[in-house]
Amino acid sequence: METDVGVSTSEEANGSAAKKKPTVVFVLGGPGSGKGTQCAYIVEHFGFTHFSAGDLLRGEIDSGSENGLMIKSMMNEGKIVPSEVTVKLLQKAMEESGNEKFLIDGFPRNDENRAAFAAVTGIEPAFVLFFDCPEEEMERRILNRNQGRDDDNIETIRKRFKVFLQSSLPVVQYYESIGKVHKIDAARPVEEVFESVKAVFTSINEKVKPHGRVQQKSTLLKLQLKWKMSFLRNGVCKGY
Ligand SMILES: Nc1ncnc2c1ncn2[C@@H]1O[C@H](COP(=O)(O)OP(=O)(O)O)[C@@H](O)[C@H]1O
Ligand SMILES: Nc1ccn([C@@H]2O[C@H](COP(=O)(O)OP(=O)(O)O)[C@@H](O)[C@H]2O)c(=O)n1
Ligand SMILES: [Mg+2]
Repeated sequence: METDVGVSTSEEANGSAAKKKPTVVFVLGGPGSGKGTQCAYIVEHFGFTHFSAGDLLRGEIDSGSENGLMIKSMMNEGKIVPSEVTVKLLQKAMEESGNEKFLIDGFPRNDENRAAFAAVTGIEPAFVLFFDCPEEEMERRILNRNQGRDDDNIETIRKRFKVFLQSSLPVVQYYESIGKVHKIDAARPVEEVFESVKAVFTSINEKVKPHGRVQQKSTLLKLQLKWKMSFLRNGVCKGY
């Protein structure tokens, strides 16, 4: 099933054609909170394209790019890669996707990430999903993840938790202060977490697609036209 979540529009500089701006939802949460897992479900149900900043960075390492070694050593230390690199990868991925609705997972991880994305793309997120999960649970999940990731070892995990508290949580708090965060209790089983996630996307759909209002408006216009036509016809017939 694919359900729509509204796409924001903005007037182009010349004010003529309305250009569609992509809808972006940032998916945040500590390492192991379940961001990737839930994004896969959201894609299935709501027609988004999912980009994980971490996956894009790992792809860059694998491609043998000139930034590969730098990215690899930063990831192994649990550090946040310079925004210039990550934003470029995200922008390219969005441009090439052909979609207009994106889930961006694991980004922004610090304020520099947040500001760079806004400056480069001109896009602000429609909203932010925040997966709230206790550290012990996240640690357990990562240690059982078995994806062969170099940074899924206890030493790096602890460093990533520290970076999350120091640099990433303040970004969540910033979005909270402007009313954009939907906080989800992520410590429950996958299906239960997704029920909450689904409720968020469904309620946003209802807000951005006010069938009632849009239809009422067009119905009203049609009625006005009908009255005018009938007035003209009657007027003409009656020789006014
Ligand atoms: N709600 C959940 N309960 C138990 N395990 C989960 C849950 N969500 C995800 N997992 C598992 O935990 C690990 C981390 O999930 P993942 O989606 O990769 O998290 P993140 O992208 O936030 O690091 C994976 O092995 C995943 O299968
Ligand atoms: N915006 C981002 C996202 C990830 N990363 C790096 O990639 C690592 C893994 O990110 P990830 O999102 O795949 O990790 P999880 O939260 O999914 O466990 C991070 O610890 C950072 O080193 C980054 O530098 N900047
Ligand atoms: Mg992930």
